[in-house]
Amino acid sequence: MNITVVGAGYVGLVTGVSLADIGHCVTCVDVNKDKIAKLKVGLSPIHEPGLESLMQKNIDENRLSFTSSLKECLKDTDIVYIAVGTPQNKDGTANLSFIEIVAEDIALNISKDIVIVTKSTVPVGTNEYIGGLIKAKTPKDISFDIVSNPEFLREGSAISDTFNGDRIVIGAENDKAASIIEQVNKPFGVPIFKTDIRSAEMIKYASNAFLATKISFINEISTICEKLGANVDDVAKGMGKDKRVGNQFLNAGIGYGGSCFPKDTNALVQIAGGVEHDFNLLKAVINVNNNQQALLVDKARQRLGSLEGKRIALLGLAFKPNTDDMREAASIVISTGLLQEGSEVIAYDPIANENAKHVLSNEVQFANSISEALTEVNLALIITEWREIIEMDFNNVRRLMIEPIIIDGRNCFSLDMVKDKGIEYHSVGRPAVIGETVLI
Ligand SMILES: NC(=O)c1ccc[n+]([C@@H]2O[C@H](COP(=O)([O-])OP(=O)(O)OC[C@H]3O[C@@H](n4cnc5c(N)ncnc54)[C@H](O)[C@@H]3O)[C@@H](O)[C@H]2O)c1
Ligand SMILES: O=c1ccn([C@@H]2O[C@H](COP(=O)(O)OP(=O)(O)O[C@H]3O[C@H](CO)[C@@H](O)[C@H](O)[C@H]3O)[C@@H](O)[C@H]2O)c(=O)[nH]1
Repeated sequence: MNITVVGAGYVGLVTGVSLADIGHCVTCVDVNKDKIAKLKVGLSPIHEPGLESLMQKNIDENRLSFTSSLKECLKDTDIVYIAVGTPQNKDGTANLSFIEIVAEDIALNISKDIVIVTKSTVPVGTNEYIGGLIKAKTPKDISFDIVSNPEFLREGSAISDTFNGDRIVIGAENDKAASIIEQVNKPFGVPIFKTDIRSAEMIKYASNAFLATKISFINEISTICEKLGANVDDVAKGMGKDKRVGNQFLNAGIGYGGSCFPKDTNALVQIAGGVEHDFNLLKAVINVNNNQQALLVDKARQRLGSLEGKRIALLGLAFKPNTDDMREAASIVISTGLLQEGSEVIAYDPIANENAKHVLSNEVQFANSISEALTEVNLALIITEWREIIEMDFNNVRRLMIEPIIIDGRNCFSLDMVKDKGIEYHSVGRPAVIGETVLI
């Protein structure tokens, strides 16, 4: 099939590359000309494990190309995927302006029958809405179908998730369109779930909201564990042995960030509000997460007293490991909180330093290595569980820091692991360790 993917961001690029790899002829379109220029020479604008090499392979095999002209693509494409952003408006609703621009662009340039597939996360009813927008401007002799095909990949493991997903959801208004998109996806070998468009749109929001709920739930449990001397990691392990609970997404820590959970939970509260349902449970999930992101600043203050003039290292800045994405990263809230209290902040991320420089305050200092970040600091906060951070040398912690105190927002180490390292270690929902003593 000839496929056009509009929007070459985290989702669009991974989708385009993966569809090319299973044999389709794919063109990715983006309005960002710098991005297209990079992509044309085989360079990925984002850090995503395995993406660049798969992209190069498919460019070399003539199945993948890049352009900034959607009009050109529409001349001979069979399917158009929409994968542009749907960021959050100030009131929490999803901003559909990028989707509307693409819909208008398709309507003005459509020249043959096509299937339009929405990959972007959009509120229930949006596919019908954009279908209407396109229909109003499309010549009468041309027909199109709209399919909702929400995306479930995680950043940092996007390629692997695409080839090994739990399901592909296809929401269509007729069997013909559903079966075309089913055939397109068949080579992935991932189970396909077909439904109507509105249900497909809701599956995406409900899935993200449920996963966010698991995270806020375990974080609430972690706060209680900490007060009672229990270990939240063991509690989560014990809970997860029950298949009805499941053992995933029960990692306590400084909460969820990223480009999806924060905006999609807020959007779902607004979607519910739109039909006069007050989604109290989800509002509580969001509140818990907001508090959780600020937790390390409170813990730092409790440990050091005043934070004024204290030098504090942030280890890891991206919202999760294996990505350079800084959207809604906890490091933003934490660095702002520390600066407000008069601390000096020295930040380090193995990959996201450059992106972080555009997002964090210009008062934040950047280090080029863990050792540089730890030098002469009063305290180190672990924000992101990068492998390099999990494998850091505790000798450096003792040797370089003013006092070897770590507050770990991601529970990177078991308490046994840190017991003989000669450091003071605080984490989330677990007893502190000072030297060889676990403080229950
Ligand atoms: N990032 C994720 O992990 C993820 C996972 C699942 C679903 N989603 C959803 O997928 C959508 C895209 O997310 P993303 O993270 O890939 O966004 P992104 O910001 O990384 O990429 C969007 C791209 O669209 C381009 N664009 C904007 N308007 C355009 C236009 N008119 N024509 C062509 N290109 C245009 C932008 O330049 C940008 O490169 C969102 O709705 C998001 O909620 C994201
Ligand atoms: O037990 C956990 C699991 C995750 N997180 C945090 O939750 C956030 C999101 O992590 P993750 O879900 O792994 O990454 P995303 O790339 O944001 O992926 C989510 O959001 C995407 C966009 O909608 C969906 O496609 C994915 O299915 C969904 O997992 C990160 O800050 C994690 O640190 C926790 O705090 N505890």
